[in-house]
Formats: sequence, C-alpha cells, structure tokens
Amino acid sequence: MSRGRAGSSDIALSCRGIERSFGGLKALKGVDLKVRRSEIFGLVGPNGSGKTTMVNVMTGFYPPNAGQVELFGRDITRMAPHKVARCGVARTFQNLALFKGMSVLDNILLGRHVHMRPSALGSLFYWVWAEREELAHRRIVEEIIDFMQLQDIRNEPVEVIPMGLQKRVELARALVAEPRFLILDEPMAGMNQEEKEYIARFILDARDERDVTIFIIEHHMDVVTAICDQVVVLCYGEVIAEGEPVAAITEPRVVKAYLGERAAARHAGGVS
Ligand SMILES: Nc1ncnc2c1ncn2[C@@H]1O[C@H](COP(=O)(O)OP(=O)(O)OP(=O)(O)O)[C@@H](O)[C@H]1O
Repeated sequence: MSRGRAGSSDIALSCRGIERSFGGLKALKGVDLKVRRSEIFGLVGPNGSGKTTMVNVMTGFYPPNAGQVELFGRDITRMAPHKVARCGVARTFQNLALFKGMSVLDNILLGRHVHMRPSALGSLFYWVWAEREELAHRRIVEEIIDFMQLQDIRNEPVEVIPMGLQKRVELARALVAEPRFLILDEPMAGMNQEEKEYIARFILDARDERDVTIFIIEHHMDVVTAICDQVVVLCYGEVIAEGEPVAAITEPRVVKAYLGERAAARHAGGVS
C-alpha cells in the first residue's frame, strides 16, 4: 500500500514547525508532517498528546502560534475553516456531530452545503439553475448512500440507529462534500470488532475508488496497522516516531509513552 519517495507534487498536506499553546500549555511544539496524495495517514499518540489540536490547526479552527500548513501546494495557514473546506477538506469529529431530529438522508444532504453557493446571476435564473443544482446534489447523495450501504435506514431519524451506523452516516456526510482530503477523528470509537472491520473497509474503498487522501486519528492500533500507509506518533505535542505503522508504534519511545517506563521495560523483557 505504501508508495515510494515522494516529489513535492505527490504531497497532499505539508505541516512545518507547527506550534500552538493554550495559556502556558504548549500543546504542539514544532510538529512537522507530510501526507502523500492517496495515502491513508495515521496520527496516533496517548490522550492529550495534541492530535485533535493538530487537526484544528490544519482545518483553520485554531490558528497556529508558529508554523505553516500547505494543502496541495497552497498555503492555508490561518485560513478560515469554511475556506479550508472549499479547498477540498472534509472532516468527521471525535464526538458524533449529527443533527438529532433529522433523518439519515437529511443529515447526509447537509454535507453538500460546501457546494451550495447562491449568486446574483443564479438567483436571476433561479428556477432553471436551482433545479439543475438540486438534481446534481441529489445524484451525489444517492451515490454515497449506495456506496456506504445506507439504503435501508435512509429515512430513519438519526438518533434511533446504533452508534456504529451513526458513525457511518457521519462518514457519508463527509464524503458527499467530495473531498480531496478527508480527516477522520476516531471514526471507530465505541465500535465492536465487526463494526470496526466494516468501517475500515469503507475507508479503504473511499481512498481507492473516490481518490481521497485520508488522515485518520485512531486509538485502535490493530486498525492503524491494518489500513495506514504511514503514521506519526505524537507525545506531549512532539513527534516521537514516524514511518510505516508497525515499525513506528513498536519503537521503544512509543511503547514507553503508552505503557509507562516500568511496563515498557517489562514489555522489552527488561527488569521490572
Ligand atoms: N481549547 C483548549 N483550551 C485549553 N487547553 C486545550 C484546548 N484544547 C486542547 N487543550 C489541551 O491541549 C493538550 C492536547 O489536547 P488534544 O485534545 O489536542 O489531545 P489529543 O491527543 O487529541 O487527546 P485525546 O486522544 O484524548 O483526544 C491537552 O493537554 C489539552 O488539555
């Protein structure tokens, strides 16, 4: 799955020297990372290591105190979130962000908002254009409902379906935006093994069939090693390992960060 060394045109996202503080707390201390086009890139690390903050910097929610973010060669540092979205970035959230009281279909349709741009000329020819636009939105929504196998529950209120399916609806909503770069923040949180395998399949298919570069934050290391091409491991806002998943997450610094020093020594067969 992983690809050879990349030239600059193969780079989807490049972050250099990203720093971000909250008061006296340095959440990110000069983070560098590069994501190649069409890869599945994993960002991992213990709780509080700065993963969500990194994504918030990349998507414009938190401006960095220092550093630069480039997406497909364009500088998007400090760009507003809605403009980052228009550059082809879609995102799912750690905690489900679906609209209760609305159907699965309507929640997914909302993902098209990034492509809905009313204009003066558009208003003038409203009936013709609006109808044509509506059809185009419906077409992509139906395509994604099929792709994500959500036909049977399309009219259900979103709050009555199980958590695993809600996560799938959230992924569908992100995909109808037709992103070039998709960020998934813990897409498998709260899922059982079968649900995890199912969603992993959809993520791989989205990359392969819809030409999306995928950036995933995930705590389940079995998933990370199964689907990611490259990973970066953060700890206290610093990169402590990077590279191919199995090699990176078994580095002694990473084992120590997750398990603590004594447990890591036991893990390595050392003295407890
Ligand atoms: N808005 C904020 N205000 C103050 N501190 C924050 C804020 N957001 C994050 N932090 C702090 O920054 C550090 C990194 O948090 P972050 O949520 O990025 O970590 P994480 O790796 O995503 O953690 P988790 O795996 O638990 O989601 C933590 O110490 C956190 O308390």
